Amino acid sequence: MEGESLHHRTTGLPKATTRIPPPQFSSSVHHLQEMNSSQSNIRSQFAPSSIPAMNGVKRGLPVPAEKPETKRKLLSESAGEFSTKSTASQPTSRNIRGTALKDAAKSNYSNGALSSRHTSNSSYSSTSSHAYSVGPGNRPPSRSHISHNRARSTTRTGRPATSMGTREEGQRNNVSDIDEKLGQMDTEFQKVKEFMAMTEKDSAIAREELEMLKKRAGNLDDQRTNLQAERAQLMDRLSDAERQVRNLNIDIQDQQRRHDKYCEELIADHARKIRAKEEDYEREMDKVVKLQQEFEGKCGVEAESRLENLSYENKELRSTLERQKRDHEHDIRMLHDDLERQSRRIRDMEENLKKADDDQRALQAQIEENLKTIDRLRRRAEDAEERLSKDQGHLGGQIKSLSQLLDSSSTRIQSLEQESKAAQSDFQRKIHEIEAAAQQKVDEETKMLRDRLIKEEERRHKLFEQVQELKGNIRVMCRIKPPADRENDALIKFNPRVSELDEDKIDGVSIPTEREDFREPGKMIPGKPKDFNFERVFDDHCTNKDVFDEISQLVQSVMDGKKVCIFCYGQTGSGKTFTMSRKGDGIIPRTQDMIFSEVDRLQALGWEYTVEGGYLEVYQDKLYDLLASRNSKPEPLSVDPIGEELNIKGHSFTLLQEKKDLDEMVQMADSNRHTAATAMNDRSSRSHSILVLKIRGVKKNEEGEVIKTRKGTLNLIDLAGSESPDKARGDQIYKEGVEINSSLSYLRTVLSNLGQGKTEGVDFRSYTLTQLLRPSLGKGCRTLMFVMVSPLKENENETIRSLEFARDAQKVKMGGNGGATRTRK
Ligand SMILES: Nc1ncnc2c1ncn2[C@@H]1O[C@H](COP(=O)(O)OP(=O)(O)OP(=O)(O)O)[C@@H](O)[C@H]1O
Repeated sequence: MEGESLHHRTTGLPKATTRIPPPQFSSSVHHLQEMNSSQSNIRSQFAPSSIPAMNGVKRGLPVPAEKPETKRKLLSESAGEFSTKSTASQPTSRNIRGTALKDAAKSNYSNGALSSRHTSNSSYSSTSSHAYSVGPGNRPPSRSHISHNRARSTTRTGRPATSMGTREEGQRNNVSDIDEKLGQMDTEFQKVKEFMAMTEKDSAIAREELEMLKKRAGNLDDQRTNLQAERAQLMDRLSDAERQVRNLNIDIQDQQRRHDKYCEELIADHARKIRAKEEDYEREMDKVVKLQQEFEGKCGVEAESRLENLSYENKELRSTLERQKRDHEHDIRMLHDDLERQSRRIRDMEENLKKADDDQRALQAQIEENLKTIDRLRRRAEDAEERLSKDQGHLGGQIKSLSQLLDSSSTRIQSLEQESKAAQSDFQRKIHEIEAAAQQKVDEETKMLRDRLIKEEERRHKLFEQVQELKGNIRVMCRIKPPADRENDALIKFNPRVSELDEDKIDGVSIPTEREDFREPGKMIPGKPKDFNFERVFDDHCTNKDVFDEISQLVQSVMDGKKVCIFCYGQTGSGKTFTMSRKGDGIIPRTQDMIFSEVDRLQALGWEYTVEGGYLEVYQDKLYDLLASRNSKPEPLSVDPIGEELNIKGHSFTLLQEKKDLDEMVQMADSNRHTAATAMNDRSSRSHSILVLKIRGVKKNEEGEVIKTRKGTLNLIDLAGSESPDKARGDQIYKEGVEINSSLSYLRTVLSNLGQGKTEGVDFRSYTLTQLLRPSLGKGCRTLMFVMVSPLKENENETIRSLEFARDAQKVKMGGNGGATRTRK
């Protein structure tokens, strides 16, 4: 069951289980079931069992107007795109949130519409009491009060068994049924609250997702703007490059034209010059031919001289011509050089042109590349734009669906809140009604139980009185101290006798004796064993708890207004203090616990108790207050010899409001006693210590008038060691021993007189101890004497003396009011 509820918590869904509401709360439970059924429907829209596994965020988004198959396809496609984009930038948490959203959305999809949430009949009993809101703090105080009383009553021990227990049990069962139902309602309301918290969480996730998608849309917008800016930059660069190419082409063409023109001009000039030279040469040659012809015509000296002249001229002309030819060749060479230079320049220019062509081609290629890039970028931009618009479409769709989902979630939350509020107030009302009814019932039952309890208490009181009277007013029990060394100590043979009434208990011992055989003096033969029968004998295996269990009824009777004395009598070291005062364990500490828990228990039955206490010591027949300061020498006190109550002149009892006060009082007395013991050589063994508790109970009616009172007194007395005075131990100790013995022997006389029914005329005044105990030893008072004995053979005489003392004290008159006398042997 624990595991199941855990599972529900992790999936955010209640698991339907069946629970049958208890009949007396059928109307409220029916209401719970109605509400839980509707909640169950709401939750079933989110049921993971109806959601196929999905990977992307978008897959889960509802597409309202399309068929499921188409929707699923579109969603899965878009989920693919979106998840590719989103996985890089979105962390895993987005997917987690997306899944929650997806689940929610898918749940919507699988259920059709939100309006269908009230149509499911799925059982919802496991959460059928979600709306209960009353916590433990709102429980009616009387229930805890009652349970407190019950708890307290169970701690009591040894009370007589009655038929009341069975009927009380039935009533308790009813009360606990109501408690259980209220508890169930609490649990169920807690579950409704959990469910609401879960729905709010879902809606918060949806809102978060919406925010994220909006952010994503903003990012895509930014990306688009960046791409557009990049594209514009690239277009600018492209047009710059085109412009440069155009200018470069124009430059190249200009240069080409200029170069061609220059070459043409150079060649034409050169040709013109060559033609002019050739014409000059032809003209000179014509002159030579004419002169040759003239010479040949004239043929004389003159002709010869003329010829010589002409030869000379001809030489001159030749050398001129040669020179001219050289010049001309030089010019031609120069022209050639020039031509070469020009050719080189042209080549350079051609190279430049080629380079420019290459550059142009590279530029062209770059332009083409750029164009391609631009194209690509354009396409990318277009793609991005397209995607963006698609995304915008999707996002729009998503945002729309999310908004719708958010709206519907908000509406649902609102309606759930309203429903919850209504249910809560309804449940509050119902719980108030149930509480009021339960309270009334509890009150009635409490009153009835209380009345019955009071009657039972009175019956118990009477029966208890009868039992106590049957047991006798002076009761004696014996306790045998365990030996310190069981193996090696020489021990008294006690020969225990098992009680006829209870086989687990011992109520007598038989100590074997020896006597001298009168026929053969000096020879010891078995004598008549000394038999001692008491109400109970605690052997050396018994504990302080066993002791208190046996006597707790006497403490109880103090609460009933009885006067009770419990003595511990015995020789020094026999275990009186161990039995009476051992810390946390002895009769005194256990009595403290019991009294204050009884005060609480009886308060529930209308009793108000006050407890007063005093701790006194009788040393050398003088009374001292053990609570008085030990800074100065304590002054002896004197007991008021008359009156039914114990009054000590100049001494007042301390009001003990709680157990702690009694603890402190006992501690203080112990410490003072210890101080005195150290100062006065173990005085504690030679003084009687008495814890007096005065317990007053008052019962009032509804008008506040006192209708009953109880006045009980409990004396818990640790008597001084009872051994015979021993002169060998010194005068002081001998004197103390005599004094102790006298007072104890007088106590025995008093007890013996009381035991014989002599309630009148018993003189208590002779000793302080009996004076002190007088108010608690009269008619109707109860006295219990513990006789503590040593198990050691060496103490046998003291042990037998103590047992004989106790046997004498035990001779009681039954009933204490003049009834039949019973003497125990
Ligand atoms: N039932 C017991 N079980 C174990 N030890 C015990 C028991 N009774 C007494 N003792 C031990 O014996 C010793 C003496 O006991 P205790 O002081 O009670 O004797 P007493 O009778 O009070 O002596 P006194 O008269 O000197 O006060 C203590 O050490 C105590 O612890």
